[in-house]
Amino acid sequence: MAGLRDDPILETNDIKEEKREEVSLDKNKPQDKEKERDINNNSNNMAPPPTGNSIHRSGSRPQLDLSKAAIQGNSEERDPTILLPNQSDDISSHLALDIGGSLIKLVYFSRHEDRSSDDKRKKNVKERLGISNGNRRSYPVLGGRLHFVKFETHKINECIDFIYSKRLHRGGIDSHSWLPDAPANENAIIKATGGGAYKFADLFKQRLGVTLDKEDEMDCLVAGANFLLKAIRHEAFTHMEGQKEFVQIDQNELFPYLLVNIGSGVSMIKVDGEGKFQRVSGTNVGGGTYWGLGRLLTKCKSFDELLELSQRGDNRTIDMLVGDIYGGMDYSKIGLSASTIASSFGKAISENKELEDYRPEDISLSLLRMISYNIGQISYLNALRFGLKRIFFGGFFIRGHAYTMDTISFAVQFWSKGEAQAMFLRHEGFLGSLGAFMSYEKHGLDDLMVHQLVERFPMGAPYTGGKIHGPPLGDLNEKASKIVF
Ligand SMILES: Nc1ncnc2c1ncn2[C@@H]1O[C@H](COP(=O)(O)OP(=O)(O)O)[C@@H](O)[C@H]1O
Ligand SMILES: CC(C)(COP(=O)(O)O)[C@@H](O)C(=O)NCCC(=O)O
Repeated sequence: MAGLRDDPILETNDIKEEKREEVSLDKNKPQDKEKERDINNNSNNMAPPPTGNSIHRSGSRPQLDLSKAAIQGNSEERDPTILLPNQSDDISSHLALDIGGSLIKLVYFSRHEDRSSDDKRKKNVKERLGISNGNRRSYPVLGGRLHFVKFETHKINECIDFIYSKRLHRGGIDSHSWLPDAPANENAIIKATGGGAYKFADLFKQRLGVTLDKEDEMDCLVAGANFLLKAIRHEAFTHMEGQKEFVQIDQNELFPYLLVNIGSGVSMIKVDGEGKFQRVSGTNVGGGTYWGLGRLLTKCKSFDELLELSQRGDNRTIDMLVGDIYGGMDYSKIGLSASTIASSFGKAISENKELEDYRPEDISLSLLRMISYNIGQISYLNALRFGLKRIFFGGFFIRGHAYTMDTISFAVQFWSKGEAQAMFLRHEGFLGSLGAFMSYEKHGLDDLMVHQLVERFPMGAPYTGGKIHGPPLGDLNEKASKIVF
């Protein structure tokens, strides 16, 4: 499947690539050899202790400028970078983490995309300003971007190596704070959420010398979702029968909504406003269940392999369909067609077969449908409890996978008789880490609201085939504002 391969989890090789690009080590120099050893080290070796300040706050607060904030790349790209073309302040909060049961999600800010073009741009700016003193910070920051990266939680040391190689724990590669003569800071912090912020706090202290400043997971999920839904165009979309349509949301009509985060487990949160929410339900049958059971049943080596298998599967060999029970007929009186799954995995009990007699492809598909459908259905029931019409689904279980989204959408539509709508987010798995990033200054989104990214646009106006349907968008981004950090 093309899409899945486009978005690999960072592997050690990627980290080495980053090192080559950013740290420019000279292997012939002894001190650089040592640095390289540090970067390549495994869990037994520590990153060198810090000598700089990762989060430094000054009197005049640097600002994150969201005007013209936009997703970079085409509409199919996964975890796309968010461009901040008008960023002029050098924000110091460069990194936030969400350390979950399965995956670690990083959001970090950088000022540059590609070094060569950026160097030219900086040179021009310096020349314009008549600056030639070689000070790294003497030119204004022109543009920035938010990057999204993930690691498997059990590979936490690779994640720490990545942070170290990019100096993200010390304000980024261009920061003063990692220069050799920068003053040491014992109080360096990184905002972090998720259970791993507690579990791995000592490891971060030990290897990077930073303290994880813990933010509540639900607070962060909600803050991240609100940020994306308010500030980023082409973030939310529907997915039905293979058709993806972007939705532009009128901010005045955003609340209330149900946020369903499908991570290892599932949280369902009724969101009423900025910081106003209630976790109304959850289920332990989630992403961890699909990956865990799927791995046991199919012997797959990776989550993406399991997902790929499902694409070649036929669930009718395992699932008991209404037609299997009703002699090939629909049970139309209660609205069930012959092809509806009556009982997931139900055929496996009625046949004299062992696990080996089933195709892993079919098992994977059956499992995926069972879990996705179940989550869609529980979500709808919770939306019904509170009279909510819109359900946004996040979390990395979704993985931008068409079949998963179609199944969830189908369940919501079927049970709500078309009253409720399932929507998905392009930064699906990064809600928590974005929320943690925003939490460097809690009032950031209020500021965003005051300036209003208002787009008078009805819910559901779709964006298909490169054309906007409905009233013109106008210049949404011109109305975007700054979040203070
Ligand atoms: N590369 C991967 N490795 C493991 N799980 C993955 C991967 N990609 C997607 N997933 C799915 O994402 C789920 C974790 O989603 P996530 O939102 O990161 O939750 P958590 O915060 O619990 O780690 C896993 O349970 C699995 O279903
Ligand atoms: C405990 C959790 C909030 C942790 O979040 P996760 O790492 O799964 O993203 C989540 O797994 C969850 O909501 N589980 C469902 C528990 C329940 O309500 O039954």
